[in-house]
Amino acid sequence: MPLEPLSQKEIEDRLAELPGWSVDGDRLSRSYRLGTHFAAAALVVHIAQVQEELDHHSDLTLGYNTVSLSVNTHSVGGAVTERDFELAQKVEALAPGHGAR
Ligand SMILES: C[C@H](O)[C@H](O)[C@H]1CNC2=NC(N)=NC(=O)C2=N1
Repeated sequence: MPLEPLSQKEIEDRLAELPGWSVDGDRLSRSYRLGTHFAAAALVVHIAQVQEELDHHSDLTLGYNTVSLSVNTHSVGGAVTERDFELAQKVEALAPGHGAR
């Protein structure tokens, strides 16, 4: 199936399964808080590894003890697609192991 922008209803259904994530305009986003700056940096590296594996890349921002991601799909003109939610689910699965909340 070719990649297509998700409808508003599809986005709402997927967001209901992903507490902490939101869609603002045409981007899927979430921020995490960690215990230390170094823990936050380690989470960034882990997310970067997953993004390389998926060949799908968020804008990923490291703060003092925060990590923020914002993603959409460039190849459909910058809309939210299934690929963005796939990345979000993978990040959700690994973040607790870093103590992220
Ligand atoms: C050639 C390569 O597969 C593409 O450029 C990938 C890489 N990472 C990407 N990341 C995101 N967020 N959207 C894309 O459409 C995208 N496309």
